[in-house]
Amino acid sequence: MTVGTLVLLRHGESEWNAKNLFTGWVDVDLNAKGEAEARRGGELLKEHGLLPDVVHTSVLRRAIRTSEIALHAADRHWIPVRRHWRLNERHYGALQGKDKKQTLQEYGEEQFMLWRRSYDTPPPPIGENDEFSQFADPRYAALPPELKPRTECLKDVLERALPYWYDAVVPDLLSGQTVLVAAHGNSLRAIVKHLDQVSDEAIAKLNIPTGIPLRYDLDDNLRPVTAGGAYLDPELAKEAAAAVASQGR
Ligand SMILES: O=C(O)[C@@H](CO)OP(=O)(O)O
Repeated sequence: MTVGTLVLLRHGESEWNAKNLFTGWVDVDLNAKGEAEARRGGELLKEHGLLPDVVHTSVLRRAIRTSEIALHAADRHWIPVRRHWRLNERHYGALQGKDKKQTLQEYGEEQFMLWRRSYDTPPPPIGENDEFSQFADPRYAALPPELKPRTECLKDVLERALPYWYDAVVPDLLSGQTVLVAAHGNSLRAIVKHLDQVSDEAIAKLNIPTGIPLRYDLDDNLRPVTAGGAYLDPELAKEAAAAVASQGR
């Protein structure tokens, strides 16, 4: 059996990434830099001959548009696409729409990092009628209320992402395809945690940069041949991941 290749791609910079605001499920668009990052991501795919056969995205604009721009640049705009809320960014609860720097100053380093990067401490829940709540958003209308998050920690994200991983992504990999998953910083951290079996403590230090494809070759047990996979631009990925880690400072 030849297992296909997995390519993870975090969306390009969004308008709220640039403003340093917690975003979560708020449907913010890419900014011009993010569009350029997505284009470069697609060029990298093409330069490396890593041509996706199928793409999976979240239902959020920044991931959808990143995949479209990248696939256009790689001449793979025509491949089948599937979208699912289970690939969405982590729901940031009451922090959605809040400034990261102000939050850090108000609550201090320890609480800020617990909310941002701990495996199992979710931020406070958001009110259903909050201006940054998605409770009434039509794209989630078919979801039973108990599945609609009011906040999520990374553990919650992993638990809701895994059913989609096994039901939709794994079958594509097992049929030998090159599978692009275009998603978000924290939903991709959850998938990486699962693939590389990263400990709950170590995952706090892992940051995923925007717009740089991360390639995973998998063995027959769907375990990475090389732990951590390989970024198509490793130097830039290192710099950009460090910038994500220091947000709010
Ligand atoms: O705001 C968010 O939704 C995420 C990703 O941009 O932020 P963080 O990296 O702080 O988890």
